[in-house]
Amino acid sequence: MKITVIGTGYVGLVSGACLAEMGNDVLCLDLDPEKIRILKEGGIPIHEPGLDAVVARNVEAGRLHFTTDVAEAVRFGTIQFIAVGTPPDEDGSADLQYVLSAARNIGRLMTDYKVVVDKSTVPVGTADKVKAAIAEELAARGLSLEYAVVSNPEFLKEGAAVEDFMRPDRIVVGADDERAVHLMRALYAPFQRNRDKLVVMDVRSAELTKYAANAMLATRISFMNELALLADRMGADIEMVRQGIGSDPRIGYHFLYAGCGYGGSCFPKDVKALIRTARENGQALQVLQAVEDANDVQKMVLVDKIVARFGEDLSGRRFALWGLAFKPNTDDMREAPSRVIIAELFKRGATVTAYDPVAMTEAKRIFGDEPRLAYAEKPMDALEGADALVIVTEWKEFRSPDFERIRSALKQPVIFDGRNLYETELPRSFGIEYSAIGRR
Ligand SMILES: NC(=O)C1=CN([C@@H]2O[C@H](COP(=O)(O)OP(=O)(O)OC[C@H]3O[C@@H](n4cnc5c(N)ncnc54)[C@H](O)[C@@H]3O)[C@@H](O)[C@H]2O)C=CC1
Ligand SMILES: O=C(O)[C@H]1O[C@H](OP(=O)(O)OP(=O)(O)OC[C@H]2O[C@@H](n3ccc(=O)[nH]c3=O)[C@H](O)[C@@H]2O)[C@H](O)[C@@H](O)[C@@H]1O
Repeated sequence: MKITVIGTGYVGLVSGACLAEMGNDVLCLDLDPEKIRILKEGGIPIHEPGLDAVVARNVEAGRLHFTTDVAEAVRFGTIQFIAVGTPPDEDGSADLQYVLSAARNIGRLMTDYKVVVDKSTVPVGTADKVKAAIAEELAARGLSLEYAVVSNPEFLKEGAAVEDFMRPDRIVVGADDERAVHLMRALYAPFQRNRDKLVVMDVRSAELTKYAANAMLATRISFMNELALLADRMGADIEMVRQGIGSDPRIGYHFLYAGCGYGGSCFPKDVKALIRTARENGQALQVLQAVEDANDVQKMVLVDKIVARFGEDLSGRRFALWGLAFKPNTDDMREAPSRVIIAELFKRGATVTAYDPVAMTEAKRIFGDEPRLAYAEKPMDALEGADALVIVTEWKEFRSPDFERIRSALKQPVIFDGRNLYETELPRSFGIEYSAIGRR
């Protein structure tokens, strides 16, 4: 099939490459000439394990192309995936300007039947707005061409995006148009290995399903984070509690890890946007509001522990910080807890030496030439002469460090672990003060 992907960001690039891998002809459009230049020269503008190989293979096979030419992109695909960003507006609602501008471009330039697929995460009712935007543009041209608007939200996780796309738990398709459903079924047929992964529903339910999934996952995390705070006070161990409840199949083990708060480009933004949509429609989502509030508290937990140990005034102190990305296997720092922690440490007069295996370039872009933030080439280099180690992201390479070296490198042998990486007795057996989240 001929597919255009509009927006060659995280989701657009992964979707485009994986759909090409399934034998489709894919043209990826982005308005950012720099991104398209990198891709045309054989580079990858994001860090995502395994993606470079899929992109290279399909470019080589002549199935995957990149362009900044909107007219060419609209002409190309019968299926037009909209995968542009939907960042939070000032009031927390999803900013639809990029989605609607992509839709207008389609209406302005299309000459035959198109299935327009909303892959971006968009509030309930957006498909209707996309439909109306295209209709307006067609009317302005005096045309009445046929088209359908479909909702096909994406559930991939950064760091495991290719695997998630190629082996999805489910594919949600919201459509009110039979011809479009047939096309989407055919498109996703190669993904239906053992059982039917396609869940077809009406458009509004599909739009809400995406937010429901992210909101449910965020709820689990905030719930465990609050219990971890309680465990800290009561001398219980949240890791034991996790194992104790996760064994119940109705609860399950996934997404029950307490930590220093959820970040990333999606949970924070989607939780906010769903709360906003609900409020606009006269329905309070009290549970979800609490999920968000609890996460704001959680991003401060490590700072609170540091202050409790070293005092409110941290001037003259330097902290080693392991992990800048919002989670491992990505260089993405959007809404990363590290950003809050670094800012709060600065506020109290401290400086920071950070290490991250892939996100330091991104950190330099964000923090510029901030003199209070230094970078280390290796994890152990960050520790020399620092007052304590703060662990913010659970990169694999932090999991079994040389504790003896940590103890001797630090001025005070203290670890604040925001990701519960170690059996608590282990660092302690090396004479290190070890403070984690909800651990005994
Ligand atoms: N990043 C993730 O892991 C996931 C993101 N999503 C959703 O997918 C959507 C996209 O997210 P990301 O890929 O992270 O965004 P991104 O910010 O990485 O990429 C968006 C791209 O769209 C381009 N763009 C904007 N307007 C355009 C237009 N009119 N025509 C062509 N290109 C245009 C931008 O230049 C940018 O490269 C969002 O709604 C997000 O919530 C859904 C699942 C996972
Ligand atoms: O809509 C989206 O964009 C995506 O959002 C999340 O994916 P992602 O943001 O890439 O990362 P996650 O693995 O979900 O982690 C999000 C945050 O939650 C934190 N987390 C996760 C799991 C856990 O048990 N505890 C916890 O604190 C992570 O550290 C991270 O900061 C969802 O998992 C995807 O299904 C969804 O498609």
